[in-house]
Amino acid sequence: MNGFINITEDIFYVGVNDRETAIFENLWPLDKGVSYNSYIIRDKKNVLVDTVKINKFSVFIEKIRNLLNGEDIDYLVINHMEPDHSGSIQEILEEFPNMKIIGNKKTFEFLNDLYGIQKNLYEVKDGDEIDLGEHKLKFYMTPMVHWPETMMTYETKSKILFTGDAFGGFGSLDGGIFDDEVNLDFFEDEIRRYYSNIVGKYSPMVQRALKKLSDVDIKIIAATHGPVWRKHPERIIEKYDRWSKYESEEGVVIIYGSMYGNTEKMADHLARKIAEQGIKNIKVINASKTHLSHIINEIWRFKGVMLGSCTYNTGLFPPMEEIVQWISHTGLKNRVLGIFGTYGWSGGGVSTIEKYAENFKWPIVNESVEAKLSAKEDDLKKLDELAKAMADAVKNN
Ligand SMILES: Cc1cc2nc3c(=O)[nH]c(=O)nc-3n(C[C@H](O)[C@H](O)[C@H](O)COP(=O)(O)O)c2cc1C
Repeated sequence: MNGFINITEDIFYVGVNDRETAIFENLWPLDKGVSYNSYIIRDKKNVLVDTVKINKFSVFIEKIRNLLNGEDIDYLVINHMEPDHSGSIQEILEEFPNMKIIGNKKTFEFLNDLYGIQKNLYEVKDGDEIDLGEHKLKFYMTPMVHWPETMMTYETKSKILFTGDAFGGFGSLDGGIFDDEVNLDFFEDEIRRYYSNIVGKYSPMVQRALKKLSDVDIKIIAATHGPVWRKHPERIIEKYDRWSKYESEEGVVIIYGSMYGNTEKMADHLARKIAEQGIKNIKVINASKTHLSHIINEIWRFKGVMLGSCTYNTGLFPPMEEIVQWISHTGLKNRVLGIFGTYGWSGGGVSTIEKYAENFKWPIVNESVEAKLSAKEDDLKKLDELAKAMADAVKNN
């Protein structure tokens, strides 16, 4: 995907793929890469919407040069200042020194803090409009989706909403860039992973932004990562609405930490018993081998969450500690919880999960099951009850 791509007759995709960076924000695995999306509107005034991470600048600028064929860029719109989008601003400014930078007050504060740029600024406020000739841009402030300066830009002729990171996801754009050209199952999963890992903590602000945009006639959603939604923009808006309302699918994710397999056996027993109750979506995840990023994605997806840990040095098995801390921090609501685990002498695994769970404020479906070293007949009976209670709780979703 080397050239620019038409979105409309005069609006173009000039984004790039990054298949080199292994972990996004030095935190989240990029198993299938990521795209940094950027767009150009050609009119009496040419506009560039967002830039790309600096490691891909040479590919980016080649596309822009090919498209503009010597013409200038008059405006750069910065919807979001995170360096995977703002990283090329200085270099773009060197190439187009007359360009004015459009952003809000907070954008310019960050622009100065990160790059020392103080000139050529064009400040916009909520609802402001700029005429480009045939096209008009309207700006919507959407603070804390997921940084304080985040805003969205609506182009009124083609009714495109440039949304910044909102509605974006992991995964490079391998040929297809539009929702009707790509495998949507893959991208929806990666968009949920992006949402739950990065944006989810700010769900109330996402809800506020969605309400603000509810009267806007949106034909195309163009985010800074992932596909451009031209066929069914309503589909991704609906998903975002559900995720940010903490809605879930019927299903259970069972996450366990186990050194010698006894806690794992309890997880498998629970999974079988839940399946016998007719629940089809069940995922059993080994916390030691699965990155937190993917675990968060499953927790955001399913109604039922079961956490199991062996006891390790009087407390939780370390990979489980990371998970319960994350749940405490994120504010995710409307889940139901089950707890299980093992111990050898004084215990500490199950009781530590229970302590964290006080912060989650999720209903606990039945009493925790804690087995001494390995689950025996009595423990298995208790696990059966726990499984039944969990299945019942997720069925009433
Ligand atoms: C390194 C290590 C530390 C442990 N620390 C404790 C502990 O502090 N308190 C306790 O009750 N059991 C402790 N245990 C016992 C385990 O919790 C117990 O063996 C449990 O059955 C392990 O479950 P698993 O087979 O799922 O790994 C420890 C075991 C190991 C190997």
